[in-house]
Amino acid sequence: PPGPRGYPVLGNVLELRTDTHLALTRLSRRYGDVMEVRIGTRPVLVLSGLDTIRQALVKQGEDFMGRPDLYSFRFVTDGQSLAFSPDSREVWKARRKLAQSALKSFSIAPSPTSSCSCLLEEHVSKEAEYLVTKFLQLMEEDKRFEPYRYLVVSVANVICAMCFGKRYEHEDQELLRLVNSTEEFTAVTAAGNPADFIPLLRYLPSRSMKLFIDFNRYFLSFVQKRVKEHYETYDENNIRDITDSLIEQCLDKKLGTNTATQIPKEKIVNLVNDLFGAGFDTVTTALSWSLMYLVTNPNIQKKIHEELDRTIGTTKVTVLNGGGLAELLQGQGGLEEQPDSALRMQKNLLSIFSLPSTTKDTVLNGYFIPKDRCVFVNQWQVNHDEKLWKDPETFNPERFLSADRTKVNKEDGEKVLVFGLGKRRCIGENIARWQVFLFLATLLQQLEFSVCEGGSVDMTPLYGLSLKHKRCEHFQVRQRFPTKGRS
Ligand code: HEM
Repeated sequence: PPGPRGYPVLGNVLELRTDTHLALTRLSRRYGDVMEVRIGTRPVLVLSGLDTIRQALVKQGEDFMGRPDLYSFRFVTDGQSLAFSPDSREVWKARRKLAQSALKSFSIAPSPTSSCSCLLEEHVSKEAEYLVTKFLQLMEEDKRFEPYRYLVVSVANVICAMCFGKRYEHEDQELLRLVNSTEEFTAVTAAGNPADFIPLLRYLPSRSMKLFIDFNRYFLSFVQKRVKEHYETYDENNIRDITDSLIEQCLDKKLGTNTATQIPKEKIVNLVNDLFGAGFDTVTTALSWSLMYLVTNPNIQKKIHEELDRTIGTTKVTVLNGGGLAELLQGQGGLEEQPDSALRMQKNLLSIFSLPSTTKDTVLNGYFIPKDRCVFVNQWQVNHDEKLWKDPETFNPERFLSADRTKVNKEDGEKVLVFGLGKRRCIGENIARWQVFLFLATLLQQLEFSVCEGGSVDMTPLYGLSLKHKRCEHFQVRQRFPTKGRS
């Protein structure tokens, strides 16, 4: 494939060093949807354009279902991660299936409380109500607040409840240390981290790499502790959460006699680590961006309030009520399709690349691609492609609605790339969608968000595995109606 000439040892690293997604988008305009760059001495295939990406990840999915063996990935879950390890064969397949089924059971299972229709709804409702109370309390005390630090604990609590059957206090130091250092993780695992491609850099002292390794160790030890507690209290007649369900699978050897697909005891912790790790930073980032968009676009917030008032009113937000909302949520294709949530406003500020590798020699759009080629799939480019989107930079949630505003424009939703595509597509997609919907709908039903006088909001995305924003200390809320008496 064509691509820019680079320097002998550095390759194209200098031009890709910052805001890699933007640099690659610019280059793809010149070299096309299938392009090759070099980072250090390593060639990297860069895919852009929705059709080309669909061709590779869906139509030729088997060829593009690997993961590159990157240096930084070796430190995630002790190199045994479902998401980051280079394995794409039987063991990965069996574990992915297991993780998917455990996630599903502990989100759609009926809730023991009659007021919620499923476990996920119960966990999110509890946390969202907590946030409403907390934000109002912060307003009384300080007249302003920074929402991210509360959102992240609440979202982490949802996945903790599913994985460990446990909710943490918002002041819990162990959890706070974990959720507040994810920046180190996303910075190093971002596409184009030079230490992944230039071996010499691994031997030079690097503060970010050290923080990254420490973070992964701490994360794993946090999960290990919970898994150990579960083994000690495990009761086959009372499967409490995802960890128990994975222990059950492991003890029963339900996966058959093929040893490749059996899950050894010590690997349970890796699977839980993956689900827990993937499950809170992404969703928090989505929610947090949504609030940023809402305060900078009060007219859109007003429309969402009106829609919520018309459809849900003051009744409790659930996965079933919502009148037209729930109906519209069925069969959605992209996050933005949730007409009631602010998510449709974002065009992939969340995950900018997916990072597969080729599993065999293959041909894409007429170009030969060898086995084990590291691939950057530029999701950001698709979500900002002028050929696909009118005014791609404009924040316009209504672009995802049909002309009469009663239905979701499914075709446009399917053009959004957020969760990857094909064999490696995110396994938490449905859970993430529902979480974001339930959190936002509950918050917006009761609160109006704004920025305090003289306060500012910096929407500049910070490059990493997902694009984050600088935290904003100037949030305010106003209660829309008293919660007492809500049916
Ligand atoms: C808004 C939230 C989320 C976003 C934007 C997101 C995005 C992604 C992306 C882009 C991938 C890589 C796909 C590829 O390589 O083609 C991925 C993989 C993955 N996600 Fe998510 N995700 C989200 C939430 C979640 C949640 C809630 C969970 C689980 C609780 C989860 C679990 C995973 C796992 C385990 C993988 C690895 C799959 C594999 O390699 O086989 N994600 N996600």
